[in-house]
Amino acid sequence: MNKLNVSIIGVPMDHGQMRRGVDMGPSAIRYAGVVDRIENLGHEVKDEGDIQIRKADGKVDENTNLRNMDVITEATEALGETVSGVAKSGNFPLVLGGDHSIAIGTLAGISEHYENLGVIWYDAHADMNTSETSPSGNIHGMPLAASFGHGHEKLTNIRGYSPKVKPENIVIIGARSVDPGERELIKERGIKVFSMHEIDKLGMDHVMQESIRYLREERKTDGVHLSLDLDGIDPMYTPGVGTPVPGGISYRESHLAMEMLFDAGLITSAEFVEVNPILDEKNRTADVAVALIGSLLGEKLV
Ligand SMILES: NC(=[NH2+])NCCC[C@H](N)C(=O)O
Ligand SMILES: [Mn+2]
Ligand SMILES: [Mn+2]
Repeated sequence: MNKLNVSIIGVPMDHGQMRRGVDMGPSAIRYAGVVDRIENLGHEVKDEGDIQIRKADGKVDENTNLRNMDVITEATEALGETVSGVAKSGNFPLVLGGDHSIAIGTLAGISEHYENLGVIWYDAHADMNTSETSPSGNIHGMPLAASFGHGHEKLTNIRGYSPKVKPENIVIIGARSVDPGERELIKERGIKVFSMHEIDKLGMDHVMQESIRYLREERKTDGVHLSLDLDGIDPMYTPGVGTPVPGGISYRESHLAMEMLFDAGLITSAEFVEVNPILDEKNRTADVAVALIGSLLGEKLV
């Protein structure tokens, strides 16, 4: 097995939404033993510590309809710089959230190292709202749109370039709560989505085979980032998330997905987001995150 040098970057961010506590996600995932879990697989781990996050007032900017805009752009710039340095050194960036707004920074730091990056967005939501379509002004509902250059310039232009990824290089897995504006955008930009309907009908094995084939053979990506929102999984397994949606991906299906990604050797960076220990039961959601990180990095049942 290929030994990796994994760099862990914590992002204690909760300003992309309104439920406090998700800023403690990185601590909860570390407490659940993420470093040992990865080292036990024979990889090297370096914990790079946390990105500094300023306090925010929770206000929605009148002109942009973006809540906590300045604090989030500042933090995602800083995260982008750290992630870029990690990727440049040849290490595998593993980002721990924090709410999903941080993906804006992760992708800003990753994408400059690839010609044709692919993204797997494992999530109950499409996270493709913009200032215009967002019902809440919550930036954690916007990062995927921002990544392909759609949305307010403050979000699309982190690290001074846009887009970070081509819409046709994105695969969404697990969607079951998609807003009307997001639905239109999915059609318009030709984004590949395996919603819960397809997972139910085709099975996770087929969905992952097809996702891997699509990104590798059809799109010819030279790197793939996995952005995994713990609310993609059914809340019966991951109750510690701010926007739970019933009818999600099962625990075993999620492990299968991670195992198949490992076997394919497809993933070149990853982030695990939206773990909220305040809403959790005995750190179960962080435990699931760590178990899935294990499978993604090569853990086998026998
Ligand atoms: N990363 C997430 N959990 N996003 C939830 C987004 C919910 C909703 N679509 C919104 O835009 O406000
Ligand atoms: Mn989500
Ligand atoms: Mn999300």
